Amino acid sequence: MSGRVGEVRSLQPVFELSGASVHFGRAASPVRALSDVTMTVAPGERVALVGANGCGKSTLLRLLHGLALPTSGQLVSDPAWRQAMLFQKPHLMRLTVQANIALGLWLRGTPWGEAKVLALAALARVGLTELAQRNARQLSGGQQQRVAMARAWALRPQVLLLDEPTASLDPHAKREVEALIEEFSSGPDAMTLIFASHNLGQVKRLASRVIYLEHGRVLADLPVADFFGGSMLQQQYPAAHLFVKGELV
Ligand SMILES: Nc1ncnc2c1ncn2[C@@H]1O[C@H](COP(=O)(O)OP(=O)(O)OP(=O)(O)O)[C@@H](O)[C@H]1O
Repeated sequence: MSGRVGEVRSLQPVFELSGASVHFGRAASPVRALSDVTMTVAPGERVALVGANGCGKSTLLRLLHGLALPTSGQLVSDPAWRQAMLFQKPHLMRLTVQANIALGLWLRGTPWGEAKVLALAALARVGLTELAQRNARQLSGGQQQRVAMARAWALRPQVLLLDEPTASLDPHAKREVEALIEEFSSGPDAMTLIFASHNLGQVKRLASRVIYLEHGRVLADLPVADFFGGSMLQQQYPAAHLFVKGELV
């Protein structure tokens, strides 16, 4: 995995954040969701964001996706990279599954007839062709998340941002969604992956790099093997080590 990351390091970064902060609320007493975050994401990386509730993972993803603006500092991202974001709870409309996927394409300029055909191809990609005419809101949580994956895939993003994509799913549905994430971020057309997760097993399975946040700050940014390697984390990043130990008990 590290070889793959190494190979693409020479390419232009997908994201470059320098000294980025995001504050909410009144200037006099702001909520500091992110403080002075500097990081670069290279194409092909699979970055996991971990840390306790409220440490800033969602805000960081939203910032990278243009859903939040930096209060200070800078985000540089090449608009040529197409990106899509998935949330813990998929936002599907009260329409057929096929129409939900087609709508995403239509909103980006694809004619409706073509969008419906492409939607079927996307459904086939996630193994849900038989659900095309069902009302999307009546599906199980796992099926809805796979429909959301199909909707994202249909846009052919090179960058996929995921905010706790399996947190509300049962173990079986979790495995199915994880398998899709794994497929989307592997092979010659691998998407660059940035995902927030509280599931450290999932982080080990999917990530090449782990960023540990605490109170909006990046406290550790390591290759996955070093993050879970034990002694290095314990000695150099004690807060992250305590977090990992706490999550694994
Ligand atoms: N729109 C907002 N307005 C005000 N405060 C916000 C807003 N969004 C996030 N925050 C605050 O910013 C901090 C970081 O929140 P964020 O959702 O990014 O954390 P998180 O690590 O994703 O948490 P969780 O693991 O619970 O999802 C929290 O204190 C949160 O209350």
